[in-house]
Order: sequence, then structure tokens, then C-alpha cells
Amino acid sequence: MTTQALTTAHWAGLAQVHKFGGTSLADAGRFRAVAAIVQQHCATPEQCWLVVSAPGKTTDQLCQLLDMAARGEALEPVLAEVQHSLTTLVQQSLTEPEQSDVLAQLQQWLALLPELAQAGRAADVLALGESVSALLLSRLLRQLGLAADWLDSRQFLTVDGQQVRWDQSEQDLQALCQPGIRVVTGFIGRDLAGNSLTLGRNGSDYSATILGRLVQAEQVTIWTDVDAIYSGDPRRLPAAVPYQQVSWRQACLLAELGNPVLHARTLSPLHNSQTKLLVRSSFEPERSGCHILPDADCLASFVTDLHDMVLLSMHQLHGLNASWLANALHQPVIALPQSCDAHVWLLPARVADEAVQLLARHQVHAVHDTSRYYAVAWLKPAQVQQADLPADVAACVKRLAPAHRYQNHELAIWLFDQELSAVNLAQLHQCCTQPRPEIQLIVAGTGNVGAEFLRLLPGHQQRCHSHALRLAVLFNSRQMVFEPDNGLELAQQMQQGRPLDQKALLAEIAQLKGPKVLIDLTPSQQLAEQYPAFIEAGCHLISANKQGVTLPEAEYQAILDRLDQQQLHWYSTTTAGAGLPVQRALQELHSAGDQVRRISGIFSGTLSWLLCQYDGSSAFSDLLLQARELGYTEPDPREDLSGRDVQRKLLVLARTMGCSLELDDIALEPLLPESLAGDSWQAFWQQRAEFDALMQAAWQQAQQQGLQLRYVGELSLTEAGVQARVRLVQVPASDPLAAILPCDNVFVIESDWYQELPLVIKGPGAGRTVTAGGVHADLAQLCQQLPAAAYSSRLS
Ligand SMILES: NC(=O)C1=CN([C@@H]2O[C@H](COP(=O)(O)OP(=O)(O)OC[C@H]3O[C@@H](n4cnc5c(N)ncnc54)[C@H](O)[C@@H]3O)[C@@H](O)[C@H]2O)C=CC1
Ligand SMILES: N[C@@H](CC=O)C(=O)O
Repeated sequence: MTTQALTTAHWAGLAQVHKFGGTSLADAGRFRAVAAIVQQHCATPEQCWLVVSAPGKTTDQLCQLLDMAARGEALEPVLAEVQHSLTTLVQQSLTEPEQSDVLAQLQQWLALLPELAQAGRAADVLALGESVSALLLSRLLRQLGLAADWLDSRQFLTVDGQQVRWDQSEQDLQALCQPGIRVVTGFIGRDLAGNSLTLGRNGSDYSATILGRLVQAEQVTIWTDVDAIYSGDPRRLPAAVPYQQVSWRQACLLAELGNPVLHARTLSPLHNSQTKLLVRSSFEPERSGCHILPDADCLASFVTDLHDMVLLSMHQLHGLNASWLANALHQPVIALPQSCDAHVWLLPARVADEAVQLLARHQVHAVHDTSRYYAVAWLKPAQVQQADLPADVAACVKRLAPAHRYQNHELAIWLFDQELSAVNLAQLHQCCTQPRPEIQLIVAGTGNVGAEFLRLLPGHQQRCHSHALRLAVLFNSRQMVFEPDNGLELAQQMQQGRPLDQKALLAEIAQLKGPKVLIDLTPSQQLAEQYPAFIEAGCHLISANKQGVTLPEAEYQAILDRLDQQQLHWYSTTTAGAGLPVQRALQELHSAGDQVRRISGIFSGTLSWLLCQYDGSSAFSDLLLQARELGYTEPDPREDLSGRDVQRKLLVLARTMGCSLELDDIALEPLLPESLAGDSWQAFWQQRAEFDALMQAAWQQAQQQGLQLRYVGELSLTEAGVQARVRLVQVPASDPLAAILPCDNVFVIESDWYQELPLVIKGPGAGRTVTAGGVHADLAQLCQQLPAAAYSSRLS
């Protein structure tokens, strides 16, 4: 081994820190297993730091020794036990000449123990365990041909009260840096006067992250006896889910709740650093472990239970907080979301008096409740981070009748007078952590309706309890974007896209895992004709685009058949009545056994608005521009004026009622005669005066008779077959179709059950928000249709 000195900066971003706890070093077999892990993971030894705890039960034995010394009892029996177990460990782990070397050192340390114990130098006594582990492991590694040496952390780690002296510790560590693997004692350090101290419960994990920060490690790996962080205690909850990724935020909250895998202090040195943190099992080193990731979404869901807890109330905190108390007590202290003007913390009953005294020393008056509680805390996944509980969780909690409930968007805590039975706890855990499959959204169209749909999406993502809605693909007639960046404005997002390429788009969509849905918010017939290809790629369909649902019957039926074969769904509520539930009403009547005979009314929001607003004082075409601005018209408003849009809607309704019909089977009397429509929008616009004159004449004629203009559709099912038409009519003021608000649609449904008085559905039939809202309603329906258990979106 070369003795060339190195600085910690030498390792910056390269060094690895591995920490092995007492169970990982319980006996000679475990030491060999750890040495094998080190061999595999410390390929470049000069970048490798190992932090070790005392072997197996050594710390417990040393504590016993200290207790006996404090009571003035004879120490020999325990000393003999310690000597026997450590000597055996060394003999079984090492061969000569290392074995004799280490045994000689062990004898020297053991000889000092009685004096140290009797002097009450607890930290010096306890340090024996970590020192033996460090020395032994370093020699074992040497026997395996690795350049390894051990380092007593008291040589560099200086702690002032609860604060690490970072500058001093780094400076002292630099002076000790050497190439090769360094096996460092965990759990111990020194105070400002150079006396030994211990870092408290789980101190070795803390040592590892402190060292990680001091050497600016690339990664700190905590090798323990679990291979993941579980959604609950797997010993009590066999259905607990292992997570292979947990966000930093959730790890901190879990630590505050007293989760045994990672403690709040362990996490603190690496906060806001580049160092990665990984938890792995030294018993199953082939498993990849659980990454604690600063940028990860809070997708995991955890249920933790805490026994024998009390409530502590304070009016003033004088700058103290629950984490401070948790650190001081080495116990979980949970700040509950406040319900009144007091601060309420939850903590174990056994430390309540100590907490009150400690706070009093800092001028904080605290009182603790005499009631003892069994607490269950739910750390919510991002999908349900909101004020209200998801309905299934709320129902489960209601049944269990907690004495108190607290919650904020991240955390819910329920306090029970008695411990929950294993069955009840398992049910609550299942409700809180059940899989919420991810649906991949492929959104086509970023115009009027598309932009509004995307604006409403985050709200729906928050509310959708059954599924995670993931915007996977966004495309319009020019650009396509995969995995859009939610932080960007829509226009910026599209600018970053690639030119639309249907083949590449479909190939990418086919690769997406889990359920996926094409949400067609375009007016494109070409896209509608491609639905079979999207179905082939596994997509459900949601269409605001009327082209697909009004394709020629054979093509339309072929799409339905393909969907059926692949067990996929198609929702198109907004293609008639925008957000109004007209298709749903027809489907429900049909499935309940009713027979619809006639449907009639006003089906165009644009024409409804125009004919309500028009009073002859301005040109009809000027109003048309306003309707377009309001988001009512089709992308080409001549589609509305021609009556074609209403004709399509009537076809949609006919098909919903089970009629086999083509578009041209519906008689069409246009508002805008074909001769005035022009070849293009520009051509129409240039000659609009003629159309304006036509509309003025029609309006005047109706006015003179006290009538109003309405553009209506009607479809009747008779013995003779289906009769359908759309046209401009004049109605008296008493007619239900006269008494509408601008933009209202009216659907009058007559059926066997609704004969004398028809079923009427009325409301705004066009507009960005109602339409985008209707598309979200379709998406919600789809989510309800998808079997939650069929997909596994566990984070792996
Ligand atoms: N405005 C409303 O109240 C209602 C509208 N709708 C329907 O919503 C759809 C969208 O309407 P708007 O948003 O007003 O239209 P728009 O013209 O504002 O936006 C259309 C979007 O579709 C994209 N697009 C066109 N062809 C495409 C293709 N082949 N592939 C990919 N993207 C394509 C365009 O680039 C644009 O982003 C239309 O089909 C309309 O009938 C349905 C119910 C109500
Ligand atoms: N342009 C349409 C929009 C809804 O389908 C209308 O005005 O009704």
C-alpha cells in the first residue's frame, strides 16, 4: 500500500461509502459475507470507505457491563462473556498471522475495560465493539488481497452537542486520508475536548452519511437486513409492498414517523447534496435495494403504526420544533396538523415527562394528555395528496372509528383508544396502498379544446383516486412531444417537439407500458381513419372529434369490432351536446329496457348562440367571429353554418340508440347555402354580405310573425324505419325551444317510458371548458371501467 497522502477533494463525487450494521456482522460467517460484498463493490479501493457497527450483541453486552459497574457489581462474568465471544469471532474469521495480531490488540482493549467502566466512561467502553469490527474487517480484507486499513472515527469526527463540526472534522479527516479501503468505526466520535462520545441510536447510519458528506461521496449504501423500504411493517403486514424507489421527501417524513430503516438524523447530512443514498440487504446482495432519490415523485404509500403514544400540547414554541425534540429524545415526535391555536405533538408515552422537562428548560410550557393512543399514520402518495381522503380510505377509517383524526395533504394520522386488530390494520393498509395503475394519456390536438383539457389535467390527476394519469404523448398537426415537461407552457412544450411522424408516433405508443388512451381533440378525419392503428398499439379511445363516430357505417363498425376484440373502450360523450350527458342518458335508457322513439331539439351551441343574439343591429357574420372567439364554433365555422355539424350529432345520437345510419341519410337544410360557402374560409368571408342579407331577411320574416329562428334536428324511429333531418325553423315564444339561453342545447327524448312528458336535457352545448370537462368525465368513466387489479404499477 502506498502511503501517499490524499485530500478528501481527491474523492469528490467518486468515493463510495458502505455501512454495515451489527446484524450484518453478527458472526464470522457474516464477516465473510460482508468481505465478499466489499470485494465486489470496492473495485477501485482508493475510493471506498466502510463504516461498521459493533458485531452482533457486543453493544448490549458492553451496556450490561456499564450497568453492573454503575451498581458496583463484579464485572468478571460479563467480561468473560465479551472476551469469549470476540475471541471466538476473531479466531473463526482470520488465519495467521493476522489472527494473532488482532487477538493481541483485543487483549489490550479488553484489559482497559474494567477501569473505563468503573470510571463511567461509557463511550470509551462502547467504542470497543466498533473498534473490533473495524480492525477485524480490515484484516479480513487484507487476507483477501485488498489494500485495507482501519480508522478510529474519534481521530476526525468532532461533535459539539448535537452539531457536527464540519470544517474541523473535514480538516482532520484530510490529514488521515490514504489510498486503499478505509474501515471506519461507526457510532462514535469525540467532543470539543477530545473525549469519546456516541452518536446515539442508529448512530452508525448517521456516521455513514456524515462521512458521505465529508468525502463528498457519490453514493452512501446502508447495508442492512431488508432489501427495500416496505409500505408497512412486513412482520405484521404480509401484504406490505417493497418499494425500490422512495423520494427524499417521503424518506424524511417516514423517518419522522419512526420508521426503523432510515432515521431523520441519518438523512440530514445528505440533505441538498449530490450524494445518492441506497438501502440494500447484506443478506441478499444480489437484490438492487431501495434508492432514496431527491427528485423522485412521492409515488409510494406507507402505513405506520405507533404504540402507546400521547399528545403533547403547547401554546408557544419559542423557535423549537418537533424535529429538535425528536433529536434530543432519539424518539419519534410528530407535529400534528393543527386543529386550534395550540401546537400538538404526538410522542411515545415513555418519554413524555422527559419531553416536558426538556421543553421547560427552553421556556416552553407543555402539557401531556393522560390518554394513551394507538396511532396509525398514512404517508400519502402524490396522487392523493389533497385535503380529502379518497372515498375508499375514508369509508374504511369511518368504520374503524378513531378517537382523533389529523391530516394535511401529505399525511393522515388516526388515533385509536385501542390497538387495531391485525385484520383491521391489514384492511386499512390495503385501502391506503392498493395499486393505482398508471394510464398513459396520448393527447392529440392542442387548440381550443386541447389546451383547456391540458389546463384541467393536474386537477383531475389530483382527484383521480383509482389511477395515476400520466401525460405520455402530446401531438398536433405539426409536432409531437414524448413525455412532455409539465413545467413548460404548452407553446414552449410543442416547440421542443419533433415534426409529426405517424409511423414513429405509433411505434413509440406501442412501447408504452400499461393501459393507454388516445384522446382525440382534433377535427381531423385523417386521424379518425387511423383509429385502427392506435387500437393495434393498445389504445382506448376518447373522441371529441366527431369524424370517427360519423365514419361510414362499415368503417365505424370495424373500429367497434377491433375495440371489442382487444377489450378496449371508446368514449365520445362530447361529440353531441359537449359536456351534457346525452349519450349516457340514451345508453342507460336502452340498457334498462326502454325504447327511445324520437329525439329532437337544438344540437348546435354556435347556432343557438347566434340565433339568440342576433337582433338585426349588426351583421350575422360579425357575431360569428364572436362565437369563434368564445370557443363555440368548429375550427372551420362553416361546418356549423352548413348544418353539417348538427347532422353529425344527430348521427351520433342515432348510432347510440342502435340505429344503422349514414350521414347522408339525414336530410340537411343548411343555414348557409352551399353556393355561398365558398371553396375556402377566405372565399366565404369575402362574399359574406350575401349571407348576412339572407339571415337578415329570415330574421325579419320571423319577427313580423312574432316567431323566433331555431336550427333544429329531429330523428324518429317508426315501423317504417328511421327518419331524420336538420333544418332552420320558426318557433313561437311559447315553444320550449324558444325559452333558451344563448349557446344552450336542448335534447328532447321521447320513449316508451317518457311518452306524455319527454325527458329533456338542456344546457350549454359548446365551449372550451364544458367540452374539455366532458372529455375528463369520459376519462373518469374509462378509469372506472379499468380493473385496478389487472395492472401492477408498483415502483420497481
Ligand atoms: N368547441 C366546442 O365547443 C367543441 C368542440 N368539439 C370538437 O373538438 C375538436 C377540437 O376543436 P378545437 O379545439 O376547437 O379545434 P382547434 O382548431 O382549436 O384545434 C385543433 C387541434 O387539432 C390539431 N390537429 C388537426 N389535425 C390533426 C391531425 N391530423 N393530427 C394531429 N393533430 C391535428 C391541430 O394542430 C390543433 O392543435 C373538434 O373536433 C370539435 O368538433 C367537440 C365538442 C364541443
Ligand atoms: N361547434 C359545435 C361545438 C360542439 O360540438 C357547436 O357549436 O355545437
